[in-house]
Amino acid sequence: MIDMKSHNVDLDKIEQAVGMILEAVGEDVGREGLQDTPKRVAKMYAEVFAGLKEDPKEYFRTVFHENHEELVLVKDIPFYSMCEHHLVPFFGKAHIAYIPRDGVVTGLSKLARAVETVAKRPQLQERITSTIADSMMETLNPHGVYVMVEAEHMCMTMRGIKKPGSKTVTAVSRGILETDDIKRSEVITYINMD
Ligand SMILES: Nc1nc2c(ncn2[C@@H]2O[C@H](COP(=O)(O)OP(=O)(O)OP(=O)(O)O)[C@@H](O)[C@H]2O)c(=O)[nH]1
Ligand SMILES: [Zn+2]
Repeated sequence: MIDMKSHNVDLDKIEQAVGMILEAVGEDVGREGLQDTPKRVAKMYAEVFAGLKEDPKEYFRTVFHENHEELVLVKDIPFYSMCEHHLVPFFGKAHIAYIPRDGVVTGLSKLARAVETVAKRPQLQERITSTIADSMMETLNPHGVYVMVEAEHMCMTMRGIKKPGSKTVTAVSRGILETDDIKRSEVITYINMD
């Protein structure tokens, strides 16, 4: 359940705007099926953009101390986002790996929560990838981070160039996972394993 007030979304303004778009495309905004559409779309935007006022770094304040300075990988984290150029969805999976330092590990679910927060904004896939990696580097101070995101962009499938099935992969490495090729390939091997 989302608290619409907490992130200051102006539902009335979205509602008006959606009514205007429907009018502009030649729809009869008074017809039965469309009567509540502007209101519904406003609620939907509040939900899909709920991450705008959240800071993914907050999640990484939950830490535990465990003597593990080896790889941690959470893979196949599903996400849905909205492309900032066309405001249509792009969606796929994120894979997040890090190597803790000084025994500082975060809760596994926090990695998935960070993906949610960052995805629920008008976005670029590249920015989702780097924001997650940089938030982890800043808060957990790990030896290294590797984030890979794979997604299908509706703006490339249902419109424009129309290439359904095409996938975009973005990857960001930081720290030792940027400098140590062997460790980074190990992570990529685990990501590619079923
Ligand atoms: N780098 C990047 N580009 C994206 C992303 N999502 C959508 N795009 C691209 O943003 C670009 C916008 O290009 P424009 O030429 O300004 O817009 P357009 O005329 O609608 O472009 P077409 O999609 O080619 O029809 C397109 O090439 C999209 O494929 C993303 O996450 N990252
Ligand atoms: Zn787009």
